[in-house]
Amino acid sequence: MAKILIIEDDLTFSQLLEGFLKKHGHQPFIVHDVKNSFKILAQDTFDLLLVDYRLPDGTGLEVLSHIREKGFNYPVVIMTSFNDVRTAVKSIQLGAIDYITKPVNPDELLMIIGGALEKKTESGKKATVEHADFIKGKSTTADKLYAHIDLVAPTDMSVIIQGESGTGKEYAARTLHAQSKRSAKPFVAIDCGALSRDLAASELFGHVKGAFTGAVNDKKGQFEAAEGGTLFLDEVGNLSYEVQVKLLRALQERVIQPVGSTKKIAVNVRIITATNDDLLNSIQNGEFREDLYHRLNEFKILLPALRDRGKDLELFIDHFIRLSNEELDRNVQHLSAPVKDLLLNYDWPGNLRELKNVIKRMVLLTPADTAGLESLPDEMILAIKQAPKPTGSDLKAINESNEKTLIIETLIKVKYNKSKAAKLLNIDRKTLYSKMERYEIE
Ligand SMILES: Nc1ncnc2c1ncn2[C@@H]1O[C@H](COP(=O)(O)OP(=O)(O)OP(=O)(O)O)[C@@H](O)[C@H]1O
Repeated sequence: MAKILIIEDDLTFSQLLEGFLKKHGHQPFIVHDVKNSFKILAQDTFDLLLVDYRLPDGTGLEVLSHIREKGFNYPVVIMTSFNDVRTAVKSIQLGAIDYITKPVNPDELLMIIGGALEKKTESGKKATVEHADFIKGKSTTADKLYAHIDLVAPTDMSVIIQGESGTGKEYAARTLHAQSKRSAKPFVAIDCGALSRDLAASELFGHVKGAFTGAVNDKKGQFEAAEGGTLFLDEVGNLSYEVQVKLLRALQERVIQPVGSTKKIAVNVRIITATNDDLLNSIQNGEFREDLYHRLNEFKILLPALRDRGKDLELFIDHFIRLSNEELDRNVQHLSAPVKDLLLNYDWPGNLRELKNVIKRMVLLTPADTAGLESLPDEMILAIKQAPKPTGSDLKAINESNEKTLIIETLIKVKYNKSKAAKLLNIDRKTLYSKMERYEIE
């Protein structure tokens, strides 16, 4: 049983969720806005948070930031409408463990809750790379990527891994470590996006008893935990200026100083960092130190977005189907033509993470051996079908675009029942068919 805090302003939906979670043995609590979530978080502890992205007095990202500031270590799942997926992907950078798109599918929700609770109980992250779960890809982009990894892995150079969210930066960092001379020593991953500003220095460098309120004992930092091995700093752009200064010193002098201590401790740690932008804007704005940047950037590895990986996309689709079949005890062997078409044409803003989630959901919802369109999120279908809106004053083009969108939305609403769709649209079936043909709606 898990104590789950639901932060959701839709009353009906939150009650539905509450009932559903209770039925599955969990203990849910509901609040409807950001303000009250802060109150309850100050009073009680939870195993998991389900947070709506759009709330009446803010967004789920504010809840995430608050949790980080307060140093809570709760897994957070963001619930979002499909149209907000791009923004919700950001929530992952701020420390959310996953996101789920609305309308929420109950089986998918249980699967995500199970996964989130499992991750919570994992003691530390595993240092090894489980090869069966990962593939490299066969495109020229992939060849270049792994040539760079092979080249720099055995050295002690600091590496910056740059790529959009979900492109596999952490996996690349683990591979670098596994192929280095440090592989027998620890790989310690820290998500700087999830570190509270106040506690970041203590987390990295440790502290001595009495260094600040709450420091009741001496504590070793992650630098010492990674001694001899590799420290992976994910979302390094989120470190505060003060911590950046300390980090630079650790890199230059190879010593650290725990918070509140005058003692210097020698460290031997290789630093790998990850970022989703090139940090140059942050340097220009004075948010990231240029000297630190050069120190970290002895070598840069660029991870391509999934949409730029050409044929690899198909390999990843097959790979994730295989993994999900095993995990969920399913036997999906084929994709219907429209499903394949959709998966190959979608632009995957959440990259490998989004693909993995979509495929897992698809496999979960496919008891037979062929996955059909109904196993993909409706809104994904809509995102693909929506042609770019015509601009300017071409009234005919604008009307046609609106008409097409309305027809697709209605078809989705009635689960592709054309008689119902025609009725709702107030046209006869024949007219609907001819419009569908004209607008190439399958
Ligand atoms: N080469 C790969 N083969 C199979 N799965 C992969 C591969 N690379 C990444 N993944 C999967 O994709 C998901 C995202 O990977 P990862 O966490 O490494 O991305 P990231 O770029 O670090 O994300 P973020 O920017 O959000 O921190 C994970 O579930 C991971 O297991």
